Amino acid sequence: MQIVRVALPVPIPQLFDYTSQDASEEDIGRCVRVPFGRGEKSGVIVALPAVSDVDPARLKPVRHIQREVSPLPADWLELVAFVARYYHEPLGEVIALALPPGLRRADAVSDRESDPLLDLGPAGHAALAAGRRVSRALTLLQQLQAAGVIRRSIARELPDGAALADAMRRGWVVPVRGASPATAAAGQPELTDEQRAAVDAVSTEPAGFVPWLLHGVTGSGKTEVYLRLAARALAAGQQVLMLVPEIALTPQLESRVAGRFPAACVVSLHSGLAEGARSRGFVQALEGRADLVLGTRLSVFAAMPRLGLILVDEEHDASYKQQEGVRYSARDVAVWRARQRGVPIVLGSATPSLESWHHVRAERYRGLRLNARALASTLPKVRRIDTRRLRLDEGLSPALQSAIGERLARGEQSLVFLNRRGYAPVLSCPSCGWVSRCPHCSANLVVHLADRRLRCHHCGCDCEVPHACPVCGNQDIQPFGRGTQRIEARLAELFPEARVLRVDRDSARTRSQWESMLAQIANGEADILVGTQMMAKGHDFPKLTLVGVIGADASLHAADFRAPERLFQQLMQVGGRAGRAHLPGEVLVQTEYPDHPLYRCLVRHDFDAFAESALSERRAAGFPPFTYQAMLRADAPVLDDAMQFLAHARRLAQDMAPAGVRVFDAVPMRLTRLARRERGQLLIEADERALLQTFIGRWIEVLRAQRTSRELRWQLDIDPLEV
Ligand SMILES: Nc1ncnc2c1ncn2[C@@H]1O[C@H](COP(=O)(O)OP(=O)(O)OP(=O)(O)O)[C@@H](O)[C@H]1O
Ligand SMILES: [Zn+2]
Repeated sequence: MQIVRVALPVPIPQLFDYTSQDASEEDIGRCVRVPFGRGEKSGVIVALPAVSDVDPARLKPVRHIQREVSPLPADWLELVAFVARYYHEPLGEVIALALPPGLRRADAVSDRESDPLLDLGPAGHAALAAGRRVSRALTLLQQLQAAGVIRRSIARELPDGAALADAMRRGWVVPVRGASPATAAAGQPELTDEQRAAVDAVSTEPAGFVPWLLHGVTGSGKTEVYLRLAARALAAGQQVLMLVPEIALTPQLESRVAGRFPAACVVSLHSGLAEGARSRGFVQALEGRADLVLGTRLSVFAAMPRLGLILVDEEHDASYKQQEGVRYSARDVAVWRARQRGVPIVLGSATPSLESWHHVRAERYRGLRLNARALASTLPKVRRIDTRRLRLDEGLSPALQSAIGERLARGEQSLVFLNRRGYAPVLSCPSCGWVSRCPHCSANLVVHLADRRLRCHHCGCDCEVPHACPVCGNQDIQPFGRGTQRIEARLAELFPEARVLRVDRDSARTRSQWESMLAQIANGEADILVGTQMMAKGHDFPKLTLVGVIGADASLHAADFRAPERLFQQLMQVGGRAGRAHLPGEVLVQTEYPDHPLYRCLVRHDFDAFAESALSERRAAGFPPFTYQAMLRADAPVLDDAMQFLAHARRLAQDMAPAGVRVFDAVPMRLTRLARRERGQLLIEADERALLQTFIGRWIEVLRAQRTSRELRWQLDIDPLEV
């Protein structure tokens, strides 16, 4: 009888012992199903201890060990243990997060999806030589001949890919073995000098952990640098992990990567996948069959035995930080992982996080710069439109309107950027002052005229737009302020001949809607785009030459100390969509604060000046990256309960905190009420990470042991993004 120690997803930091008839060392790292309470839970075997603290007679046997797939390797167990330690979460919870649900339940993983490598067989060559009558299969054959060895999934995407089954049935195309995954498709561009220098710098470095920050202006071709580095790693027989902020936002990248390495096994991992596909992708990575894993933050947990390179695209993006459950930062975990595995990691961005930029300054990271665009001869020209004395038409200045008109006349595309979806942020009654408040949140209900709903953007609740004021009966209630729908409507009136396309989370709800919109834009089937931050990221539309920014001032005076950084990144990113190919780009920023230093830096494309001044402000104010923070948040149906718990936690912290750890006052959160729960927070800060970590570990242990009312929930957020 063997004792097995299992990490289970339960909210206490404890491991559980069971027995097994036949478990051996080989089972460490395997998924297992065990009885738990009156039910069953699944977890991972982390050790085979000789003795248990529990009386062996009381240990229950495990139900099922998943032995069809390889066990999770030791370095993976070390990784999740680190995350559990650093974010102060139970190991079992971290494991539950890191594993695809199907695998975790120790379900059988469906047999590998066969996506074989294909090539022309002798019959195919003969068919080409025979000069047969032109058919789709024959045209496909020509395309395949040009492409070389190729995965079936990619061959299907070729212009005549529909004829693939036919060509295979005839034996023209056959599965092959042994093509190098690094084989690049034809037609890769000549690198620019700067790209070449970046690739060379990384490649000539001796093997081992090096963190690089690839700081390249928008349109400088960072993707090409990633692809070349990936090719080198693949050629060396290594696996590549490539993280992207939101896979729904980057179908272009996915097809670009898969298209570049037709013979490689490219696996996508993100939460949008069906369970089976996610388990399969994870197992392919785990067993070393996947060559390149492309995914969102959770793919940082993909087990990869041959890992040789990590790439993090748009490393500044806030979506790398999980905002619920285990609040980990995939970028930070990726850096830890690169160090653990002794491999290089390249963090790339046109607008790096101030943390990463600071690391380069402090020589903890190595800097790579791309200062010129790859295709376009220049960066777009950025102009401020001083709106203080202008009459705006639904928020649109005359200058912006005429700039759009010029683009229309030239057959180019414009983007009006406004980071607020819906028609108007609130509905109000001018006679009694009623405003549409969310019944569950301290927020307003947003007017959505497209489907005549009032909707809360925080809790999602919605109701019909009333015909009259619910308080005084006044029929003349007004939408107040502006969102993308309103701008879209006005642009359609101003430019009746133009095709106006709104791109936000309401219009692109599903991945296929989103993809078809991207295709529509790329094919020039839209003239004027109205978009939120969805449009700001990573896109490359050669005909887009004008970006108009409206409503940016609202973020200028936000309370969060990270707000200026976020605004600057967003404006630089969205402006960077203009003029990326051969047509010159222009960015018009409407503002009432044209002399604000942030806009001055933006006009000069001077990220360094912005970063420098923002960092010196942070240093003076004692904010990260010069200090380290942790946030305790609590929520309950009644604010008092949340605040009392925090006050108690604060007293405990003050008693326990060593010198150098600062405990702030507990305060209600800015959005105090969310989905019927009242929320408060308590900030802890220290000048050294280790000091903070040790203290939090002890403090949390005491907090966990406290009895709290059932209604109260609390969570810890290490390195919080929102303060
Ligand atoms: N060496 C090159 N030669 C020709 N074209 C290139 C080269 N490198 C990149 N490009 C093209 O330049 C454009 C911009 O490249 P890419 O989208 O990778 O930029 P980026 O650095 O990721 O920009 P952003 O940060 O704005 O997303 C793309 O159309 C790409 O195909
Ligand atoms: Zn709400």
